[in-house]
Formats: sequence, structure tokens, C-alpha cells
Amino acid sequence: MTRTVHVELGSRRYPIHIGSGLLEDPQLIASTLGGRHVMVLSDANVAPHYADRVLAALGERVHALHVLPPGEAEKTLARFAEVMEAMARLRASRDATLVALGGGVIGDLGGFAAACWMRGIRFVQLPTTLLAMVDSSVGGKTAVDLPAGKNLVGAFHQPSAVLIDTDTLATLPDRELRAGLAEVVKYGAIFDADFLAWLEQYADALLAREPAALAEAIARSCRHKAEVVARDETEQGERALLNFGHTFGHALETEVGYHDLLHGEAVAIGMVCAARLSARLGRAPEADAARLAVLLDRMGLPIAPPPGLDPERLLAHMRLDKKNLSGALRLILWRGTGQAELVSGVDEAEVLAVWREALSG
Ligand SMILES: NC(=O)c1ccc[n+]([C@@H]2O[C@H](COP(=O)([O-])OP(=O)(O)OC[C@H]3O[C@@H](n4cnc5c(N)ncnc54)[C@H](O)[C@@H]3O)[C@@H](O)[C@H]2O)c1
Ligand SMILES: O=C(O)C(=O)C[C@@H](O)[C@H](O)[C@H](O)COP(=O)(O)O
Ligand SMILES: [Zn+2]
Repeated sequence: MTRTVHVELGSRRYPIHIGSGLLEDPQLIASTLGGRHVMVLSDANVAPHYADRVLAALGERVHALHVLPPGEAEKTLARFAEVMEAMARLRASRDATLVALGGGVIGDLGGFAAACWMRGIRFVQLPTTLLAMVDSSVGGKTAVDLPAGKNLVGAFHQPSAVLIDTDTLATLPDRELRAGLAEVVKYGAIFDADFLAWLEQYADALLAREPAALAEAIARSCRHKAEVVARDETEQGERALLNFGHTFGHALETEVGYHDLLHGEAVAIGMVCAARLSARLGRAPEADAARLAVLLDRMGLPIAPPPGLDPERLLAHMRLDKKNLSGALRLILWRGTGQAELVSGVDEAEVLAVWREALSG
């Protein structure tokens, strides 16, 4: 069964198709493409498994497959420039399509390349990690990292279609599956108490990769993301709630140099820190913060930062977060299960206290 969720953006409305075997359907893939030129961007872990299926759908189109080394450390301006050069070699015209086949790194970098080539071409997301299926392939945030901070260079550029072939999860390593579950838990935490309770009930099924449970978690997550993006495409307000746990999480990713800690893992730790800060500030029940940490822990995710990091340096990274205005910290705080809020001018001393507590184990 294929489920379809739409992102309702008027003339830029697009479908998210979720199902088994979608990459085995050349007509479906071909239906998402624009003009004669197609650039397929992937990484060295994904391309050997799935690139052939995509290339088989391209027919007579002029195309290239560009394969990057895998991992967050490759989401850089240098790799972006490499993709731009590959577009030039392809002689891609303005009606070309960039197809991002991979996880969130390929989707974010590929989307940014599509936003920039000739000032913007069509792009299609074929996500192959759980994290990309539930979050990064939807909503049009594209970016690369700088050593100074996550996603600091980017653009809003929506895909024309998202095809989620759940069969691709078969080759995804367990650690990556768990990282994706962190973003799934995020939707329950900030929007949907019933979904959080469902996740508590189905945590073991999800970890065991039961197809029905995974499809349900993906569809519910995509529905939440599609709805908020349709209401607030460029994060003028409500969309910022999707950043729950991310100001802490991105600080961790930046501090470790985008190595050893996956985005989903950083977000798991970040959500626990944000929930504890909210409880400390009297905005969320302590018991809810504890419940969130228990669920993330059950899902095999880290809930405390790696030891030995400097809390002052982590706070300094948070000061460069994109949500901040005029130098004042703006954080997503929690109001307990199912509700979150954007709060300005959070006391840095409280944030530092939470880092210290988390780092002391
Ligand atoms: N744009 C957004 O809205 C948004 C949302 C969430 C996260 N992100 C970004 O997404 C990135 C994280 O994405 P990710 O967790 O998918 O990481 P990723 O793209 O690095 O993929 C994780 C790893 O899994 C491998 N892989 C991918 N699919 C596979 C498959 N089917 N089989 C085997 N191996 C596979 C990759 O090669 C990589 O080693 C971060 O850069 C984060 O900032 C963006
Ligand atoms: O789509 C959004 O909006 C999100 O915030 C989703 C996040 O999970 C994602 O990690 C996003 O890339 C973070 O955005 P940023 O604006 O903090 O870079
Ligand atoms: Zn995220």
C-alpha cells in the first residue's frame, strides 16, 4: 500500500509518496523529472545499492551520477562547489532536475545545489535513511555546515516530489535507524501526545523494523511536518518548534567537528537538555522530562553528551544559532508532552547550568 501526504504550498504543492518498492517503479520516478538533464547525487554507501534503479528510470535523458563520500563531515562548501562543477560538466540547463538519493546529508547538500544552480532548478528527494524519510526530505530547508556552525549556509528550496521507498531501510545500519527515531520522537514531544504514547507502545516493533510500524511512524511524522511547513514555510514562527532540541544538538555537532555523533543522536541529547531546562524554568513538568529521556534511552539513543566537553564552548556555539535575534538566545522550550514554545532572551546562566549538569553525567 502506498500512502500519499501532500505539502500544501499552493502552486508549489508537492506529494510525499510512502511505500514499498517505489524505486522499482521507473514510471513513477520519471514522472517527477523536468527537462532533458538529470543529476543524480548520492553517497558511496547508498549508490551501490540503489543508484541503478534510479538511472534505469531516466531513459534518453542526459544524466550524470555524482557520488560523494558519506557522512556529515562532507556537508561542506567544498563538496557543494564540487557538485556545481559537475552540473557544469553535465551542461545542465535551467529545466534540469537534481535527484537526491540518500540520507539528510545528500538531501540538504543536493537541495542547496539545486537552489543555486542557475538560481534554482527542480529537485526531487529520494530519502534512504529513516531520518531523511521522516524529516529532512520534506520542507525545503537546504544547507551545508561551516566549522563555525551547522547549516549556516543554505536556502529554502522545496522539492517537487518526495518518494519514500521503505524497502531501502533494509540496508540501513541499526545506529542510523535509531538516529532517525529521535526526530520521530520529536514530533510526539512537540505536537502530539497520542503519537508519543503510540511510540512508547511500538518502540520495540520499530527497533525490530516491523514494516507496518515503520510505515505508520513515517506517515505520521510526514503529516506533522507537511502541516507545519504549509503554515509557515520559511520559519517566521511556528516552524521553529521543529527545532526542539536542536540548539543544544547543533552545538554538540559543531563542537565535535561533525564526527562521531550523528545528527539524530545530538538531537536526542538536545531534547533531553531542552526538556530539563524547561523543567528547571518551571515551564514543563519534571516527570514529562524524565519520561522523554526514558523513551529515547529505550530507543538506544544517547541522552547525555560525550564526556569532557567544555560547557562554555557549547554555549558559545548556541550564540550563533539561526533562531537568535540581535544576539539574544531564542530557544525552543517544552511545555510538557505534546507542546513546545519559542522563547526569547533565555538566561544564559540557566543554559550553562543545564550543560554542566548533563556533562557531569
Ligand atoms: N533539511 C531538514 O529539514 C533536515 C531535517 C533533519 C536533519 N537534517 C540534516 O540531515 C542530516 C542527517 O541525515 P541522516 O541522518 O540521513 O545522515 P546521512 O545522510 O549522513 O546518512 C547516514 C548514513 O547512512 C548511510 N545510508 C543512507 N541510506 C542508507 C541505506 N539505505 N543503506 C545503507 N546506508 C545508508 C549514509 O551513507 C550515511 O553513512 C544532517 O546534516 C542534518 O542536519 C536536515
Ligand atoms: O524543518 C525544520 O524546520 C527543522 O528544524 C527540522 C530539523 O530537524 C532539521 O535538523 C533542520 O535542518 C534544522 O534546521 P536549522 O534551521 O536549525 O538549521
Ligand atoms: Zn533535525
